[in-house]
Amino acid sequence: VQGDTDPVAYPRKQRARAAVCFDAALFYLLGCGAAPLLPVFGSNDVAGLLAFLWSAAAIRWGLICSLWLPTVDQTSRPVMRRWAAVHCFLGSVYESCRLAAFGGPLETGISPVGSPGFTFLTSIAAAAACMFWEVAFPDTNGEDNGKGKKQKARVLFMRVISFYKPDYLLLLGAFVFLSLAVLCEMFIPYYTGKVIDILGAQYHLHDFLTAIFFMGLFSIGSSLSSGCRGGLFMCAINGFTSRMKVKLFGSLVRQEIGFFESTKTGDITSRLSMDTTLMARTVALNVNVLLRTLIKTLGMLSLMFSLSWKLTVLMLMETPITGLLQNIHDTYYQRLSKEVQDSIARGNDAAGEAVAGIRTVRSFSAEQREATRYGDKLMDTHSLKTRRDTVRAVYLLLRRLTELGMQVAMLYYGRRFIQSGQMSTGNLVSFILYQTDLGQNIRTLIYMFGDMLNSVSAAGKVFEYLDRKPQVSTDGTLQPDTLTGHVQLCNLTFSYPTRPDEPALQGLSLELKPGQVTALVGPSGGGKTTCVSLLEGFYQPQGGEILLDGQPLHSYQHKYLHSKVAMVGQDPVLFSGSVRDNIAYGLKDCPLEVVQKAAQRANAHGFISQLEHGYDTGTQSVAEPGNFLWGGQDDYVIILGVATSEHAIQQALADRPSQTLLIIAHRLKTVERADQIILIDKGAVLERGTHQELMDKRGSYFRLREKIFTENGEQH
Ligand SMILES: Nc1ncnc2c1ncn2[C@@H]1O[C@H](COP(=O)(O)OP(=O)(O)OP(=O)(O)O)[C@@H](O)[C@H]1O
Repeated sequence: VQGDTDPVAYPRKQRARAAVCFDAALFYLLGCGAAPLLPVFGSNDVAGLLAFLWSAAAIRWGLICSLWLPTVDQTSRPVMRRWAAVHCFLGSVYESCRLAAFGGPLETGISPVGSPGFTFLTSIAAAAACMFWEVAFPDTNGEDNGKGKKQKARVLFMRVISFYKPDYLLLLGAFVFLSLAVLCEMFIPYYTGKVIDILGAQYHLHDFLTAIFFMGLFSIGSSLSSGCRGGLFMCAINGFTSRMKVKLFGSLVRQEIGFFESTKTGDITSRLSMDTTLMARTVALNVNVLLRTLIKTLGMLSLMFSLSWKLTVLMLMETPITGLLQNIHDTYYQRLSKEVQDSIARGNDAAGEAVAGIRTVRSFSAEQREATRYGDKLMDTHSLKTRRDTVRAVYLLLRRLTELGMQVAMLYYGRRFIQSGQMSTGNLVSFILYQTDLGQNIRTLIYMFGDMLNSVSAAGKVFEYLDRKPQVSTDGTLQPDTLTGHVQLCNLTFSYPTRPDEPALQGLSLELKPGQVTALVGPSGGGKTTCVSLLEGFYQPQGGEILLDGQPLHSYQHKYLHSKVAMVGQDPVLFSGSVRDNIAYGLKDCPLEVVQKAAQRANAHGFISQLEHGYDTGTQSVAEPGNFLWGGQDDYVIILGVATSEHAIQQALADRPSQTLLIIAHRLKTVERADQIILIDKGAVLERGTHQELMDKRGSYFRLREKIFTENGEQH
């Protein structure tokens, strides 16, 4: 176990050797050495012999556990414990089954458990069984261990079930029909066998008609129940999916803006469309198939047991082999399939790059090189596909061989049992029909188990977004009746979540007073838009705070805040719906007069009135959005973006003398009249004052004015 130089290793090694020697000695005793002991029990005394075998196995197991297991390192100890148990008890289990199945005295008088050949065989069988167990149900330590994953999957599964609450009745109905369908399906082969028996033995019309009647009844019952089951499950899935989508969408739109910048749109839409559907399958489809198959398998097993328990035991021996084969195949096949997909993607990338950069390819005369590169990628894909398909072919071959072997064994023993009168020909036919179905069922069970884990992991992804708490809180409660609109940005430090190492604002402070017009100016990338985004509560600054009337911005109620702080963006967005809906966006039951008034203020009333359906015109027929999203009467703080029309700015200046106005402007004409101009560059305030003051100062504003301002508002 450890190196020879290790002082602890020596006694451990000795103990291991002692255990192996003891085990071998006991084996010898059980074999040749046990011969003189057997008369004690009598060669016909089955119970005595079994008692002897089981106690000897228990002693062996106890000795191995106490002497050898402590010498094994911690990680492999559980595996070794399982192996030791199988290794010691397999012989006794075999002998007990053999005696139960065939009965009678031992053929040789000596238990074959002790023979060297049998010892070797049990050791190999024990090792194979342990290997199967380890592959099928890994038991590793660490964070991501199989147990942890399974437990997590269980929790997720229970959560998915809890979301199915409104559909409980549908599900209940579906499960009732599922059980009915399975029960009916199960009896069809049974009656097929009966019909064969009736045809083969003395023919009684009554018996024949009864069997045919039941066959028909069960067939119709199974078809009807299957249809109802499928329909009810589909209804439940559809209901669940739409509920889940609404819930998830509700949670997504509450997330902070940074979340949308750092998460790919594709990820969000695939959560919404694909993962919600996949997770709905977890219960309604996977559990449906899983339960159906499980009930069917158990029912079939019990029917097969009643037909011939010996043949059933023989047939069950195939199960671990099939399971092991499928598990090994699935592991390799999935890994290779993923590699194939990656390889195809690499090939597509290579082709895409060459096409996109065709001018570069041409100018470097690299056409042949690109063709070879693409060819190499295709060859990689080809060889991966060959490997994947070989794995599949070998698996299918081995599976077929196992099935065939089992069928041959079944027919051989079936014939023997028919000869000895233990079963009828019809029973054998029923049994073989069940057996064919059972193999398929077991494969479905294994596949569905994997598929269910997949859909549970999709549920995990959906819940991750559903449970996500927005980093910018919208839980504020303040809703004062009056607001003066006094805004203070105090020592703000901020970096965008997508660029955490590049500060957009560095210790920026400014004040917006009620009734004053403040203009933010500065070179492109200086931080003007960032200030506005923070003022709108889109992001949470990393340092400093924003106060509105002396209270932190985030302590105001979300809806209240956005009804008091209005922004006219650079690019007004039109949502699908009518012009009226868009003007009243965010307002509940807004009367037409208010909408018209807002449009008049924004100088859009004339243009809208000329449209075919006036305010009810769909936005798809509006070519020019204009600035009519702004026009509320309630606003205390109004932010006007760069593209705001001069008219709107003039109107705002004239109409709202007591309100706080913040303008981001590139027109000198607009800025000149502001009560305060703040020059921002590299995320900090460089200068502040009126236009005249700043010009007189002959500082940065004076120097940068040509860079900042243009005649038509466009930036250089
Ligand atoms: N969403 C964003 N994600 C990451 N970085 C951003 C984002 N928006 C702006 N920035 C960066 O933050 C800095 C400040 O940008 P900001 O848009 O506030 O400047 P600006 O003065 O408004 O410029 P402009 O007049 O061109 O709009 C720039 O370096 C910019 O690249």
